[in-house]
Amino acid sequence: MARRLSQSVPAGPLHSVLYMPASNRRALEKARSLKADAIILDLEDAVAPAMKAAARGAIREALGPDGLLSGLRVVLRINGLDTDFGADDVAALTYAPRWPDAVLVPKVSSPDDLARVGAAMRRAGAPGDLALWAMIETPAAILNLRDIVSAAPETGLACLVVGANDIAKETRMRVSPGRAALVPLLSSIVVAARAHGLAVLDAVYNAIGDADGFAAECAQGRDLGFDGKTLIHPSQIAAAKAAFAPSADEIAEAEAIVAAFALPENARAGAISLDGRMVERLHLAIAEQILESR
Ligand SMILES: CC(C)(COP(=O)(O)OP(=O)(O)OC[C@H]1O[C@@H](n2cnc3c(N)ncnc32)[C@H](O)[C@@H]1OP(=O)(O)O)[C@@H](O)C(=O)NCCC(=O)NCCSC(=O)C[C@H](O)C(=O)O
Ligand SMILES: [Mg+2]
Repeated sequence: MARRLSQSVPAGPLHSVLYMPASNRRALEKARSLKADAIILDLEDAVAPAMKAAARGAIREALGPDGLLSGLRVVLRINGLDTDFGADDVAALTYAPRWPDAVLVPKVSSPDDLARVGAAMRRAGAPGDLALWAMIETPAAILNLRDIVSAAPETGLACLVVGANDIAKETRMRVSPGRAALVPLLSSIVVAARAHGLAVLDAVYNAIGDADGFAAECAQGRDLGFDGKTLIHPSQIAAAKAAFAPSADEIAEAEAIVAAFALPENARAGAISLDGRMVERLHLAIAEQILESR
């Protein structure tokens, strides 16, 4: 029976979340040295059909106690259960030495898609509280966002991940610099996630060699409210961390707000004046979020 990931694997920010094709041994070998906040081990689009079986074997090996991914936060992206590969992906986990921290379900269209994966996982021996992450990348998912996030307590949904490549394919939207066409959808996805306390990750940036474009898109994602960005190449990790982690100034300001509300004279205050501006308890909550996201 597969065992769950050790509780000692640290939780923490999701500023930089790197996809790795499970079939790419060289990538897996580098995983521990890269210091991404989490790894998405991909069995779906980055793995050719002829390589799926070998990739499942590599996952079982990599998840072992001395495996290439031991000690890392690992999310496994399976193929959809409506494909030729999804059922075998789930079955492969039955024989894995441990469960990943979460399973990422591609091309989710409704809460039922997540419920079906959860049920299949439990039949394969997964713990009842195994977290599911959902790719939001189809027009149906956008239309059904409210239902998908509302059902999170039942389905175990913990995080939404934007799939801009599939959104572009399905909608015929053109994703240009600045992502003008995509921004309304991005905002909807962030709002849906926040309404139900879920994490939410921005889409990948395909132009690996364009560091300036990537930095601009990270800044945009941060301003839209995302927790972090999904990545396709190690060269993107540092810039994503720099964009999504709070700056030194933001940390100093947050610490000042927390310290001010901790003063005995402010114990009953709803709003105080700090450095010439009004600060309310909602700003204290924001400050605490900032300090937690370091
Ligand atoms: C895009 C790549 C195929 C490019 O690979 P490569 O040509 O090998 O790049 P480099 O030569 O620049 O690589 C330099 C070294 O870095 C390692 N490397 C590269 N990518 C990764 C990675 N993702 N993780 C770990 N290590 C990586 C190389 O092995 C080189 O190492 P070394 O030999 O020591 O020098 C490749 O980057 C890649 O496969 N990226 C991930 C692709 C992927 O997973 N795609 C699926 C997710 S994207 C998506 O579909 C999102 C969503 O669904 C949507 O719809 O939008
Ligand atoms: Mg996709």
